[in-house]
Amino acid sequence: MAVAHQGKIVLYSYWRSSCSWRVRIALNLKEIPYDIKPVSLIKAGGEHHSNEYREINPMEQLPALHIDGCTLVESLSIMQYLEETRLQRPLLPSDVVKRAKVREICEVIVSGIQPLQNLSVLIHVGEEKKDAWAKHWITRGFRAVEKLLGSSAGKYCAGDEITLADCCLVPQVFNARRFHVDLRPFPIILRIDRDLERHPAFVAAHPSNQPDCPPDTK
Ligand SMILES: O=C(O)/C=C\C(=O)CC(=O)CC(=O)O
Repeated sequence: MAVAHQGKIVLYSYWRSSCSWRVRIALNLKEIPYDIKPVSLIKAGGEHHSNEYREINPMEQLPALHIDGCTLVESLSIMQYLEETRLQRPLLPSDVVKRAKVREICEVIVSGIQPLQNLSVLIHVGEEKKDAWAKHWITRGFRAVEKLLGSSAGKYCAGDEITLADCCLVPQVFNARRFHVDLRPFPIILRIDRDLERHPAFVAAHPSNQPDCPPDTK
């Protein structure tokens, strides 16, 4: 794992990490060029636990973004930084209530769903229980997301423009499918996910289009 070069934007990413995927979507939507530095969550017990990566992110999680001479961690704070420094293609609405609605949906996913079903938690829960555990927490969280979308959604999560909430939603839907969550009770989530499936920024960020995606998974 070589150290990132000064000046270049480098995303430490894993193809199937939903947190890396959120940031890839935001970078793509804003048309910010970046290099990917793959960090495997699987290889050798996880490269994110190496001494070298712990220096980059003391939480031993992905992603991390090297940008403007700093290294930033935590996907939502990275996306906020991009929003505050790269003003093209805003990912937060100008209306304050709509902005709060976007952040609400982001938080439900980023704090209320994904951390309960990430790899390290599932390892801790154990092989026997992990699938039912992940399914339970994603279903519970999606009930809340669907309800929130009932009042906030237009074409996308908050009105008719793509926002940070959409960057968080699409990777979480992928995880829901991975854990065989029944998505039929969530028609708004399904509609938004379907609408964004072919969007070029979302396609380019998809796990199957990542340099570290194993060839037999594509
Ligand atoms: O490829 C794998 O099997 C390992 C890791 C992941 O899925 C990533 C996660 O921990 C889930 C997530 O990012 O939401």
